[in-house]
Amino acid sequence: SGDDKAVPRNILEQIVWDKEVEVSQRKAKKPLKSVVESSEHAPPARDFIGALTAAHRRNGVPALIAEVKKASPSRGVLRENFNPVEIAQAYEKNGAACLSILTDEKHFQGSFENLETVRNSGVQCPLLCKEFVIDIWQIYYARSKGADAILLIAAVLPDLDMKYMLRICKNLGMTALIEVHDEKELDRVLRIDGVELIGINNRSLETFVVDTSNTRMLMEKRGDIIKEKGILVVGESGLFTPDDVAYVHSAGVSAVLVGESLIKEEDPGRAIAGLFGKELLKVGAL
Ligand SMILES: O=C(O)c1ccccc1NCC(=O)[C@H](O)[C@H](O)COP(=O)(O)O
Repeated sequence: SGDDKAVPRNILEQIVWDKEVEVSQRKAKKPLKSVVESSEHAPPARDFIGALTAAHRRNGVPALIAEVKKASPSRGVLRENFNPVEIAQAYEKNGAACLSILTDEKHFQGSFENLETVRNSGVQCPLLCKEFVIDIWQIYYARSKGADAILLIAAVLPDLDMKYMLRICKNLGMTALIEVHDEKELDRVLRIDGVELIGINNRSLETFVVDTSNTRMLMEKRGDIIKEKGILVVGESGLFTPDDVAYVHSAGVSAVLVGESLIKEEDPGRAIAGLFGKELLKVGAL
């Protein structure tokens, strides 16, 4: 045909292709053996699921995983004046149970330095490394920078990789948040042993379409088996109002992952009470 240059079919494919290049460059600088060693010297991982369960019980609304995200492919720059530590501290002070730190540089303007500085800033909330994982190297690297949990995306990883990565997370004491978007992905994940935390993304990572009824629809179909297995569910993306939060809560989620609606506000910490319609109690509160 003459034109045989490969072109990504969608943004997720673009991100994954870019990630292949990035990870191979990082591995050349710091081989797996060395990053495994660094992960062994990190302070122990904190209990991500325990923090979510306690916050859900404490507040009677889904536990908040507040996302520290400067930019995204669908929305561009969300916040010009971006200080990850200030934002993380404000989220914690206002009742976030856990934090999600974007580490992808190219598409989200995040970094592993952000993860590390938040971890070293005195913030106590468990931290999710929000990364596009394609290689076990990234899991050890995240742990070495202080991550307590890591995202594994079903649309990116075949079952065999998912199972292997889950075992590595367990060995490191980390939680894996397994993200699905549709019924096919959810069914694949529900067949894997040892899954404890599933995120239902309301955003298609291929088309960017956000629809909160996705969480409800998947919970209606598979809520029983999810409950039977004792899996905790996180509702992800597109949550802007107390009604949105109540809607996914009634669908059966115990936690929500929220980025845009908080980070775009002048005062992201105070925006939490606006999102839930009430102030959230912090860890240690009665
Ligand atoms: O947000 C994007 O544009 C995006 C594009 C491609 C892959 C992932 C993407 N976002 C990751 C997320 O799912 C969200 O950051 C997260 O769920 C929070 O969503 P929101 O509250 O809508 O910012």
